Amino acid sequence: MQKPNAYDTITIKPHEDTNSILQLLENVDINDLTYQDEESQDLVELGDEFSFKKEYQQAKFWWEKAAGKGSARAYLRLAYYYRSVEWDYNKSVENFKVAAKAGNVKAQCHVGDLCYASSNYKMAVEWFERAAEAGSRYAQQKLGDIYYKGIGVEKDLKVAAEWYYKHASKQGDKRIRRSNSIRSDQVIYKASKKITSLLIYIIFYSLSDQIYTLAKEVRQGLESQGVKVKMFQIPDTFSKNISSHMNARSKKDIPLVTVNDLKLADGIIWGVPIRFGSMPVQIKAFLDDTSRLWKSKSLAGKFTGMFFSNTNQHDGQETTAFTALANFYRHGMLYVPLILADSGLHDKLEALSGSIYGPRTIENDQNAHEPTREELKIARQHGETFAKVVKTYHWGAYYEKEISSLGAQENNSKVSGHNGRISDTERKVLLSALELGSSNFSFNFNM
Ligand SMILES: Cc1cc2nc3c(=O)[nH]c(=O)nc-3n(C[C@H](O)[C@H](O)[C@H](O)COP(=O)(O)O)c2cc1C
Repeated sequence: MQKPNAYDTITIKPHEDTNSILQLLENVDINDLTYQDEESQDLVELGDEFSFKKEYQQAKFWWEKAAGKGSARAYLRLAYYYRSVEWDYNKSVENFKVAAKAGNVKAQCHVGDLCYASSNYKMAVEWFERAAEAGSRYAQQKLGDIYYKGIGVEKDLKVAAEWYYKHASKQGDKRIRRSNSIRSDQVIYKASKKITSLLIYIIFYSLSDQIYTLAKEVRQGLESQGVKVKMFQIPDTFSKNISSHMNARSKKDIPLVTVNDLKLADGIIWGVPIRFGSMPVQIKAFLDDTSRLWKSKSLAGKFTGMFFSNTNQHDGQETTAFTALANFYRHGMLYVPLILADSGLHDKLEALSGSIYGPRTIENDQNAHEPTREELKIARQHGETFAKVVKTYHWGAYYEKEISSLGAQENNSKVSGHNGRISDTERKVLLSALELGSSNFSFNFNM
C-alpha cells in the first residue's frame, strides 16, 4: 500500500520513518511482561519468527491470534505492522492505544509521542508518566524536556531535574550515580550557598550625610537580592578644624576601610560626593593606595559601580565618573552602569537626578540631607541591579566550574569507550538544578 501524504484524523503528523518492522522491533524489550498468558506468548514469538523471515502476512496472522487473547505485545507488533508494512494510520494508532492501555511501556511512549505531536500535551504527559514510572528512560527524558521548557504544562524545574536525574541514574552510566557532586539537590545546595555568601561592599566618603543617606538605600536594594553587604567609610584626612568648618558629621558606627579589606569583596559600590567636578581627595588618595593590589590582581574581575551627590543639577557628575573609571579599569574591574530601563529615568517627564553612571542626589537648600523619594528609589533599584549582575556572573562561573569538573572526573575515571565529554543528560541535570537553585533566590535570568 502507498504511504499517504498526510494522515487523516486529527492533527497528528505522519511518521516519516520507513523502518521495516524488524528495525522497529529491535528496541522492544522481548522480556516485557505485558503478554497475558503463555499460549499468547508462544503465538507472538511464532509471529516474530515469520517477521524475521520477512514473511509479514504470516507474522500478522499469528500476532492477530495472540492479540485476540489480549496480548499487549501482539498489539504493539500489529501497530508496527500497520506503520511499516501495510500503511494504515488508524489501525496503527488503535493498536498502539490498546497495547498502551494493557501496560506495554513501549506503546505508552508511542502514544505519548502521538499526543505530543498533536499538541495534546496533557495526554502526552499522562502517557509519558505511566511509561516513566514503569522505568522507561525515553519517557523520563521527554518529561524532563516538557517540564524544563514548560511545553503545555507549567514550567517546573524541580520536576524537570527529578526526571532528568532518574533518566541519568538508570543509564547504566554509573558516572552520574557515582558522582555525589552532581546530585541535583547537592548542586542546588552548593550553588545556593555560594550565592548567599556573595559579599558586596558599599564604600563612601560623606561629610554632611548626603551620600550616607543614599548608601543606606543602595544597601536595601542589594540585600533584597540575598547577597551580604558591608558598609565602610573612607578615612577623613582633613584636620578637625576644617571638618567642623565643613559641617562634617561623625559616623562612628561605620568602620573605616583598609586596602586589604577590598580583597574579600565580590563587588564594590563607591559613594562619591562631588568636589569641583571630581572625586574628593580622600577617595582619590585611597584609590591611589590600591596600586599595591595590581600585581596580585586582587581586584581584577570584581564588579564595581558608583553613586553620587552634589549641589547643582548640571555640575560635575559626568566628569567625576569619567575620572574615576580609569582607576577601576586599571585594576580590571567591571563597571556596572545605572540601567536606565530599570531606573525609570528615561520615561519620566520631570527632571530626575542620576545618570547612566549611577544614581545621584542633589543637595537642596531647604532639606539638605534628604534625597527625594525618586532619588531613593533609583538608588535602591541600582542596588538590586548591581546584585543581580554579580549573582549572574557568579552563577555562570559556578555552573562552568561544575561542568568542567565533570569533564575532569570523566577523564580521570577512564570509563572505557567514553570520550571524556559531558553527556547531554549530565548538562541537563546540572542546568535544571542550577536554574532551580537560582529561582529559589528569586533570581532573574532575564534581566
Ligand atoms: C570643596 C567642595 C567642592 C564642591 N564642588 C562641587 C561641584 O563641583 N559641583 C556640585 O554640584 N557640588 C559641589 N560641592 C557640593 C558637594 O558635592 C555636596 O556638598 C556633597 O555632595 C555633599 O555630600 P555629603 O553630605 O555626603 O558630604 C562641593 C563641595 C565642596 C565642599
